Amino acid sequence: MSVFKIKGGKKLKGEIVPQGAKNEALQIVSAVLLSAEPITIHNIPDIVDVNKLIELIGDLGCKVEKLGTGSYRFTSSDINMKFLETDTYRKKAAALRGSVMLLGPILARFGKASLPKPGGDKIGRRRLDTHFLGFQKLGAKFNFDSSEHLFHIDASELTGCYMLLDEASVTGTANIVMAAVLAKGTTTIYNAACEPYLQQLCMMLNRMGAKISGVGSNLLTIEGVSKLGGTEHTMLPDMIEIGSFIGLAAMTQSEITIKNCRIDMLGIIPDIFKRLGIKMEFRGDDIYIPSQEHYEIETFIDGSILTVSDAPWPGFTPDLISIILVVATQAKGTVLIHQKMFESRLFFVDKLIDMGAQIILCDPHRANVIGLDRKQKLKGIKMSSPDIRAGVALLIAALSASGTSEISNIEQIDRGYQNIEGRLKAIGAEIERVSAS
Ligand SMILES: CC(=O)N[C@H]1[C@@H](OP(=O)(O)OP(=O)(O)OC[C@H]2O[C@@H](n3ccc(=O)[nH]c3=O)[C@H](O)[C@@H]2O)O[C@H](CO)[C@@H](O)[C@@H]1O
Ligand SMILES: C=C(OP(=O)(O)O)C(=O)O
Repeated sequence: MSVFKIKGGKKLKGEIVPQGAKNEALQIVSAVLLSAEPITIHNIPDIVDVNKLIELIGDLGCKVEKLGTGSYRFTSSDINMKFLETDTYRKKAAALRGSVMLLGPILARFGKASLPKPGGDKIGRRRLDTHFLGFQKLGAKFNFDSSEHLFHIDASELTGCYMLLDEASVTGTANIVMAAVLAKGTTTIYNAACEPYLQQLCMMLNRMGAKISGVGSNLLTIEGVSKLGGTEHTMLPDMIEIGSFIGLAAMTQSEITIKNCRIDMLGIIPDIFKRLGIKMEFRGDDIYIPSQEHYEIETFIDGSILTVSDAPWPGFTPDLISIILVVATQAKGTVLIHQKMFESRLFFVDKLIDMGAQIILCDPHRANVIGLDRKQKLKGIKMSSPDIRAGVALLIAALSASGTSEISNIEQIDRGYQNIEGRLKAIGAEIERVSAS
């Protein structure tokens, strides 16, 4: 167990390169099980969640060859389905939410699968109904063995159909798409999630020979094919990291250039940060954020208090709500933060309040932030990271605060941010990883 020790209050300066996207990587790495041919993937982030998934598919018999930093070749010609019956599989799959996306490809290719209740962030109830209802519509039968906490699914023949998803679930859509590409006939998914992660997945599957149309919309049509081939794919930069770095720059009054952002794929993210008054310039594909003493939260056009809320893509991603919240603590003005999707993702604000932030937690979903406009600095404290994004929000708060902070449970941060302390040190941050005493 390690903690981050952070001496705050320093302005940072320099360039930072975002890693490959975590949530895309989890889909793409699962999808390599769909073909027996080699698939080469680049820009895979070196983070705990993705490495665990790579290990898991390796255990399943996929040949995993590391070609260089972030590049791997996967060949799934010899999959050992017996591994699904082992304790090792149950333990490893349960530790990782992304493991749920192994189901779609395994069902599509091998007709049956099982899965323990998967892990991931404890940010509220996270049901998997969309995944299972989708598989069921395609003809799979499943049951949940409550004594073993195992889902068993049987899908000897998946057949395409029309389905209207009960919610635009990101991993649910990915799973159903991966099951449908090898199903008999045509599948139409309405209310499909359409995050860039999914667009990338569908484009990769099409390059492998799948026939998916409607990519980028909430209506996907998938004509099943009998077999998929190999391909090469490069992960997008992680849009959540990019948003985190924009927030970091603003909070710490730093001049930072975020390199190679694929701005065309960031959707509404830059605009939401701009609404908090944060200035940025697009320089080619880089985002330049100047050092800013003050930033002022806009109001709505009628003068009423701004609300920032999450929504399925192309709405604002829930994974950046915690970052927006922390950045608002030093803005001029007031904003209502509304985390609609998750029930327990705002509780970390008590730590920000301890640091001196002015926040009223109205209920588990809504927090009112009254910006300090730098009249007062946050002060460093000891705290624990409850989930991946709150962890980074606290890290940003600590870097801006006076004095020293300690953040424990940083395994949460490591799930999704590659060598974060190394990259922050390179732009001047005083942060150390030390063993917990
Ligand atoms: C590995 C991965 O890719 N994780 C992401 C994925 O998780 P994941 O795919 O698990 O999340 P879902 O898209 O299924 O949604 C999460 C929860 O939000 C609720 N919900 C969802 C859709 C909706 O229209 N309305 C609604 O209320 C659901 O109750 C659900 O339990 O998408 C989430 C939502 O963008 C992100 O926070 C996670 O980082
Ligand atoms: C909630 C997240 O991850 P996971 O779905 O893996 O828990 C996240 O990436 O913010």
